[in-house]
Amino acid sequence: MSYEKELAAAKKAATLAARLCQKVQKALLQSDVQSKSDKSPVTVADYGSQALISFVLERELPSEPFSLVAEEDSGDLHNESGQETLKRITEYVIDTLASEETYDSSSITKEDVIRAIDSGKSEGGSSGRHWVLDPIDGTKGFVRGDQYAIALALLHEGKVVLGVLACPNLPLASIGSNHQHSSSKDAGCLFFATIGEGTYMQALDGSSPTRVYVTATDNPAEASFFESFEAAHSSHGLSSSIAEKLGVKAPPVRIDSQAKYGALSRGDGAIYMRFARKGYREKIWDHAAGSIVVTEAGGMVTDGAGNPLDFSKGRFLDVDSGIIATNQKLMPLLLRAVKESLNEKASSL
Ligand SMILES: Nc1ncnc2c1ncn2[C@@H]1O[C@H](COP(=O)(O)O)[C@@H](OP(=O)(O)O)[C@H]1O
Ligand SMILES: [Mg+2]
Ligand SMILES: [Mg+2]
Ligand SMILES: [Mg+2]
Repeated sequence: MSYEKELAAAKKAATLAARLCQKVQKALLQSDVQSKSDKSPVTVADYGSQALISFVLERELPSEPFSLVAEEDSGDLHNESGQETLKRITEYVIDTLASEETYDSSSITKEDVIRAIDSGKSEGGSSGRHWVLDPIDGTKGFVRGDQYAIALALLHEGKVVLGVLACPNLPLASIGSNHQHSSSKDAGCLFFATIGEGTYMQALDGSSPTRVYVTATDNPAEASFFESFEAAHSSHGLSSSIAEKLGVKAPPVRIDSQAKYGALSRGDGAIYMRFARKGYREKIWDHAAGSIVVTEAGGMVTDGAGNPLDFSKGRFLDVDSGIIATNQKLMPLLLRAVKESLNEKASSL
């Protein structure tokens, strides 16, 4: 099956959303950060990106039923303090869409924006098609001025068949631990993958796509690994004990968001490890786009026990002890090291 139309729409939506996010990040004031009830910072850009992507997908694919599983909902925008935020979100959406000549965005109202945000309430599941969206993945990185990603994927019969990752601050050149970080003017990557058709990267501001591949190395001594910047999201202690067992020499590369999957897909490093604290449930929008970007580049993404990720169970992604990604040669070694380290940890408790 071809997903050409869907891919074109997803790339357009993510690229426009990235533009909106970049504008907000530039103008980021303390007042742009609103506290959601779970205390994670949510910004004008999270909502704006979600609304904009919902608009673009619906307009570009009018003949398809539209189901969207997305992270944000408009709850916090309905109270009084949300009104100013909603006004600004609407302005950002109108302004960003105005750059697209084919859209008449001037008539978009605050109510349209609320509706677009709340179209993301779908539960997903194993039948039909569902878009899966993280409007800003790595909100903490976004607020810090670091890495973040707009992550959009399409599920078909419970499987991820398409993924797009826009990473506005990711350098076009490698960010592996052996590389110097280049200046931010050479940043802004768009990764995309369709099932069976490989993974490609292009510059967000337009360039022809090039096919990317995960690293071919089978030698852990020359492998480096990615993990969350935020220690609260993933145990840095566990990953370093696994890396040591494997014989990885390079220090971890810690960055926010699914930009890690993008970097892995083009071989910047060889391994990605994520071990959330016990009781934390992973969400499908945090991994759907990233996982297909890595698998179509020749890599593997599994949970810590080696099971494939199952995106067909609704909004949550239930995993057995973490999420890991690497190439096919290193995966057996990585799985063994994960198992040993988890056993040691369990017996030391
Ligand atoms: N305690 C926790 N453990 C694991 N992941 C968490 C977490 N709290 C938040 N997250 C998730 O981690 C994501 C960021 O990933 P990373 O750590 O790779 O940068 C967040 O996405 P959002 O920023 O979209 O909310 C959020 O969904
Ligand atoms: Mg969040
Ligand atoms: Mg996220
Ligand atoms: Mg998010």
